[in-house]
Amino acid sequence: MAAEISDETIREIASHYEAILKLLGEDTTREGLVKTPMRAAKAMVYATRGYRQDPDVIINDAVFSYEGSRMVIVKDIEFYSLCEHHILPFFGKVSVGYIPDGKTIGLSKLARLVDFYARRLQVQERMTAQICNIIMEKLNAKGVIVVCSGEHLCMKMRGVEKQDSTTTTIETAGVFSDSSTLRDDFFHALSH
Ligand SMILES: Nc1nc2c(ncn2[C@@H]2O[C@H](COP(=O)(O)OP(=O)(O)OP(=O)(O)O)[C@@H](O)[C@H]2O)c(=O)[nH]1
Ligand SMILES: [Zn+2]
Repeated sequence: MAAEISDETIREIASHYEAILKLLGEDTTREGLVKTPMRAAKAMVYATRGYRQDPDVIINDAVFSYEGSRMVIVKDIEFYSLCEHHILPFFGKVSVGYIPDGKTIGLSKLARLVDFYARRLQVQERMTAQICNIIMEKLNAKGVIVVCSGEHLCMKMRGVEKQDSTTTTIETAGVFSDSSTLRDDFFHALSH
């Protein structure tokens, strides 16, 4: 976990944004831009706040004993992240399924764990795997499956400029890695 960002560091980040704007030929003294470096610095700190969070604090002991062994699915958790290659947004939805083994977790905590890994510089594949791994680790579940669908602005507003492409990444752990029937059940449930 990274250290909290001080006001001094935010001012330093802002000074770098100001330098970039000047290098782009902008007049940083004009009315609309005077506060922009500071706004941009705060926005970037917010967009990367996952670095400074602790998953155990996020989970807040909301892991409960549970005897059931049926699949639990939370579908369409929206996320906003930044691609680590261009520092441009990618965003979309994550759906999580797990099969409990004596423990269940507060549903909101699954969404908070998605944000924990989204709010940083990422690639979609790694984010999907990290979400899967932490749920497996914290719940000691029989199995976890995570499917992520994302739109990458670096593929839309620049570069290859493909407006309709979406990227899907899937990660499995435990019984979901071994059983195509369980994976089919998960995807069947998502389609409803
Ligand atoms: N696998 C993966 N690739 C990503 C992700 N986000 C962005 N990329 C890709 O990262 C690659 C970086 O390629 P480079 O050739 O180094 O960079 P570039 O010249 O800006 O590439 P173009 O985007 O093709 O213009 C691009 O193909 C992006 O589409 C991601 O989450 N996962
Ligand atoms: Zn990119």
